[in-house]
Amino acid sequence: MQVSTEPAVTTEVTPDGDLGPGPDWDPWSDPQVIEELKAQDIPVLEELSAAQHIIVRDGFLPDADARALRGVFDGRFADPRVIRPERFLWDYWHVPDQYTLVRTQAQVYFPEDLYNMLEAALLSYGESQLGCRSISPIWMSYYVDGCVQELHCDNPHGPFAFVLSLTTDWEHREFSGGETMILQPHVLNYWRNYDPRKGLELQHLVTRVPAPFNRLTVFDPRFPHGVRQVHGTRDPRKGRLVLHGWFTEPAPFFDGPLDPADAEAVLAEGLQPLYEALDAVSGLVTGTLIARVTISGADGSVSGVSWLADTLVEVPNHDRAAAEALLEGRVLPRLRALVQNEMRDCLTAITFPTAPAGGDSVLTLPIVFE
Ligand SMILES: O=C(O)CCC(=O)C(=O)O
Ligand SMILES: [Fe+2]
Repeated sequence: MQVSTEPAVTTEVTPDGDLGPGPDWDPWSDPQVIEELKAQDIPVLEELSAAQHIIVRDGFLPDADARALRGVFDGRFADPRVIRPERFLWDYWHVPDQYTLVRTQAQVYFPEDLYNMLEAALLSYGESQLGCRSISPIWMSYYVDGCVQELHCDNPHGPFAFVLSLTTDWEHREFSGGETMILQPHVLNYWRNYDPRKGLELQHLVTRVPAPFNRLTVFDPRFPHGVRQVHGTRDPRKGRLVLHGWFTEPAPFFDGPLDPADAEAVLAEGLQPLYEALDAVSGLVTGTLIARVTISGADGSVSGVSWLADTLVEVPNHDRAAAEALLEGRVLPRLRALVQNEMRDCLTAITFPTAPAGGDSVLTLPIVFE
């Protein structure tokens, strides 16, 4: 799978190179901090996965399928003088100072076979890559001159938002704006990294994700985000066109010869120690961690744990002293690392049923912290 994130913000460095921590500074990864902790005999757990709030996957659908969807849209707008019922499926959605765009529901808009193909592709991605069993109804929206989504957070909708672009020729588009904009993590921790010597501009505060044709962008919808206002074309065929919605219902997903019902029962029991271990950090971390677990068919053992997505955030205002007491001094509240290590240790201790004839199975396991 091709997964990439936007490039990290680089810190300005003056000739003497010593401007102190920049916006990306993480105290628990700072060698000086780690030295000090070691000197005090406080163990420092390594993070096993890096926080990833944005996942971008280009060429999401087979090209012909993406073109078929786009073709329906182009066909219906081809001649503005021809009146057919399908022209009237659009809602001009205007919430003053918040949302201005033209939207419809993909299920209503597309012929059934095309809609089913689209839904199946998104569901399959959600299950195998995010451990999400379902998706919200799929919106399709176009943006012409003046269309915008101002900053907002979609907290209740599901752990991951998606945007699948059907915008053609993004590089040569006849409008400005139209990128998804997402506040950068350090902005939400602004005072922790505050540096009176440095100014910041839009590029340092907001990640802008372009929407080239057939790109799937997945992001943590709890982050303040929006769509940069489109200026330029008024022609729907030349504007920004996206399918968007949310992956929902995080739940374990088994792929392979294991019987999911048997395996789920074993998993539920096997995860009990994890829930007990993590009780102490309840309320101190929030987000979703998605593990990919490889299970040996021969003996049911866990032969690998890797991470597919990670939106785990330490709640910055938690009472660190209380957290330390709860953790009995085992580790300074480097909670992301603690959660990841507990999860790996617990998972590798589980023995699943065997599947001697069929080979290995793969479990996509989301753990949600609220
Ligand atoms: O279209 C986008 O890039 C973002 C869409 C969005 O945030 C929403 O529909 O809530
Ligand atoms: Fe949104």
